[in-house]
Amino acid sequence: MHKSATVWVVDDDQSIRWVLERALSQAGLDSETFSSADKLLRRLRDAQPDAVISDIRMPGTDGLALLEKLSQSHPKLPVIITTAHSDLDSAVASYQQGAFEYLPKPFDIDEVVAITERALSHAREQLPDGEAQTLDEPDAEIIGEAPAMQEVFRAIGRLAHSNITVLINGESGTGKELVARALHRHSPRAGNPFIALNMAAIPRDLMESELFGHEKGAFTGANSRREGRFEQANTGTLFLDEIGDMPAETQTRLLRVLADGEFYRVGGHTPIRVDVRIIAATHQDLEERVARGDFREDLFHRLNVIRIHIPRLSERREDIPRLMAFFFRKAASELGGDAKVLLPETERFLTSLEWPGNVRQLENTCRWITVMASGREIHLGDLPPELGKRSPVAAAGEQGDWRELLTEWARNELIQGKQHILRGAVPAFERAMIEVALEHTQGRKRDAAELLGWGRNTLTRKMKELDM
Ligand SMILES: Nc1ncnc2c1ncn2[C@@H]1O[C@H](COP(=O)(O)OP(=O)(O)OP(=O)(O)O)[C@@H](O)[C@H]1O
Repeated sequence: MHKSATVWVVDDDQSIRWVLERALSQAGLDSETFSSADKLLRRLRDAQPDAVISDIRMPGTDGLALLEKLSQSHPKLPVIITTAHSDLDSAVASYQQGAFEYLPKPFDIDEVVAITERALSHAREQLPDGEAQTLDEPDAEIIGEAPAMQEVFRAIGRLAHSNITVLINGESGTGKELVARALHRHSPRAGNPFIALNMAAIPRDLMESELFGHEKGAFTGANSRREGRFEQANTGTLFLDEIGDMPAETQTRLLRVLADGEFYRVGGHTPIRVDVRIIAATHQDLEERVARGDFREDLFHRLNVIRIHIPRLSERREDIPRLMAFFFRKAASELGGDAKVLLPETERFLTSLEWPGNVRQLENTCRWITVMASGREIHLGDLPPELGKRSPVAAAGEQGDWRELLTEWARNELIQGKQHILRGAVPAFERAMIEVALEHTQGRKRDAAELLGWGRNTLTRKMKELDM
């Protein structure tokens, strides 16, 4: 179908040019490659491609500047941006300047080809160029190089021109509010209010007045008229956190407001019209709550237009070192002093933990360390005791070499002033080996002894000693 289509690839990395050229040619597409955007721009004087795939960081004109130029001179030409240094800003900037797609590296070659084909067939009906939004406020930084976070950035970028309702899912402390703020800041409502409200934090009987306001005398204690959050958020965004905790009556009212765009203050008789974008968030499984009858299905469908899932921190461990460095800088600037630095083994240990409280727990830990640790460099022994107690060996399967973790464990024990540490470690080691061997042989001792390299009697004796 696009046999005659030509794709131009610009990347200062020769191996990427080569890989893309090959993949495009296998897909039956012609390509030309350029090592810089300036070379591509020169070539543009006497030829024209059907699509462009461009890196962002390159010597000379960078990918975003190229994108801007192309979107002025060739508004219909689809441009796919790829980058190894992806962050929220470049994702948003790419989409705002009209990129067809934004792909963080390393990318999947088949995906690039599929997207290029899609770009070619969409070329004629490309999205109108939305006026690029000037954002005067810098972004509260969202750190995330993990693939799952890159998905989140892409979603924010893609939604940057819309006012659509978004439902954010993710465990507590994963950064749902931060993402909601970013959605607002990159929306057409950026200059208008962003109002955040946590349903779980408001007493049930005050919820309606909090959301919709009340008239003077509407109930005992209502001494004056009060605007609700909906009115405060007019023309802007209302972020409803922990929406799953909203009581049934309030759900019904909210649904009506979303359908009609108007409501009454508690005790009021004049309808109030508002224009509010809703972003809702929850850590709960709303489908399940709907199935159990705890959440209105019609409200769920109204909120669940676009869904963004934020992964738990343990699903993006690669981001932990950067997040911690960021929180140390932040804590240092709030509390004074130099930003703390983690020794490599401390960093490895912290990266291997589960972090049930997600990014919030990580941030609190950094603050704790900033206050409590005396030196600038952070040793294992400087960590909050409740973290130190967790065995890094437990994470050996997914993180690094167990010997390294064992070394760290031992060091940590000594730092904490423990003695005779082999007394606990050796039996624990033997027990683990025996358990695994027995598991492997479905409980057959003779075979397990063989696997371990012991005689059968030794195994029996050890098991008795270890009380197994
Ligand atoms: N990717 C990130 N980069 C930098 N800071 C982050 C990131 N994610 C979360 N944070 C910080 O962690 C803290 C918790 O984030 P946030 O309040 O957005 O979480 P939440 O999911 O809304 O939590 P809850 O559901 O408990 O309200 C905030 O201080 C936020 O700034």
